[in-house]
Amino acid sequence: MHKKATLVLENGLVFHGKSIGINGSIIGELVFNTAMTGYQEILSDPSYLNQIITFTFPQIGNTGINTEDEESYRIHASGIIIHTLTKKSSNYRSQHSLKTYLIRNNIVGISNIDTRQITRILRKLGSQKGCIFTEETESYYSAYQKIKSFSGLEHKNLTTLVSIKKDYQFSPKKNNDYNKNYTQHLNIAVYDFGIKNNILNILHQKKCISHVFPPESTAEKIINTYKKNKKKLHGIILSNGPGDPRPCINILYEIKKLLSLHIPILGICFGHQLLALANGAVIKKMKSGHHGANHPVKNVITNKVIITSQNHNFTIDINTLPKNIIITHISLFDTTIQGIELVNAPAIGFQGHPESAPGPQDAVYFFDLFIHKIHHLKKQYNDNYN
Ligand SMILES: NC(=O)CC[C@H](N)C(=O)O
Repeated sequence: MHKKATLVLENGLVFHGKSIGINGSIIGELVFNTAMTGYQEILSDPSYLNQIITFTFPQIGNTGINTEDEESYRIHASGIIIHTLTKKSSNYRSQHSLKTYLIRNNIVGISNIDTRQITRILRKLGSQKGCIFTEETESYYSAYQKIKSFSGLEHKNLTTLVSIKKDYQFSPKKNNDYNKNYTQHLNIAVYDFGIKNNILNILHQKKCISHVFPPESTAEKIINTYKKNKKKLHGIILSNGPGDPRPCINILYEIKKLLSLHIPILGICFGHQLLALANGAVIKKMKSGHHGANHPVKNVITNKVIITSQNHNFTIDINTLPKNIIITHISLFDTTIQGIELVNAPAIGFQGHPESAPGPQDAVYFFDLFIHKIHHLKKQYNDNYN
């Protein structure tokens, strides 16, 4: 028997449903995600820290959970709101159910909610703070007080809460041919602001050896790590991550130093926002953000449209774009900026998720554009590999 659960929103609305996770009470900022599959990758994406995810797909849990699809070591979302929890999951890769996964990760969740209504509220009013609580763990009044005292996502640097503490060289779990056949590999320094595993997997597939660094790593620390090992640093990834990029003053300082060294940079989502900020752009919070796996994005140079995976609440303010930033891609949902390129440095950024986990793989080519920039520079300087 499922226990009762209650959802209280910032606007005072109350919804009653069933508990699908642990007993308890959580607060977070509500967002809606329209992906039809991939709930495991979404829940384990560290960028969802402090957010409660409303899944618009009516039945969640169909394909169960497996260890391979984890995008990080745990669920990072605060809570989950769904319409129907599948009674029995069915997939040859499934190892356990969504309910077991939520309980193992200490997550509070609620089902039997009209997620269409929640989505309409979020679309109309913008993101809402909310509280989910089970049975008697909270009263409406105390839930409401908690919501009022929750400061939300704005003006918070959350990177250190989800990232690694010490740098390491990545080696993929599944692949034991690591590095063996790569006569011409690229050495990539990856800033971990809350990175998704698939970014590192794709870099590996593209013959990159990734050294992953915590967010507080200085440009000197990164350069010296390569110098010490007598290796050339070919490029830098600025990863995805939770929270607001604007208060990340120290990180921005280091990015500026790296840009001045003309090392190719690819900024992904949070990293794309940091890249823009480091170049004088303004970042603002969106009304209800982009969260899904079917967002059309147009390359404004070639007019080609790709279908992309998205998860962000902040965006570059198009009205205050500095002259050295070119817009390369826009969202066809709301014309917000999706892709940028710098004119004075070999750097590009993508607001969506090129690693596509979950989602269509149309945007994976951003990794190729980045690698192309590296090769272009190498040619220019007649550089050797390694
Ligand atoms: N996925 C991400 O990297 C999210 C970036 C940022 N935290 C935002 O919400 O906009």
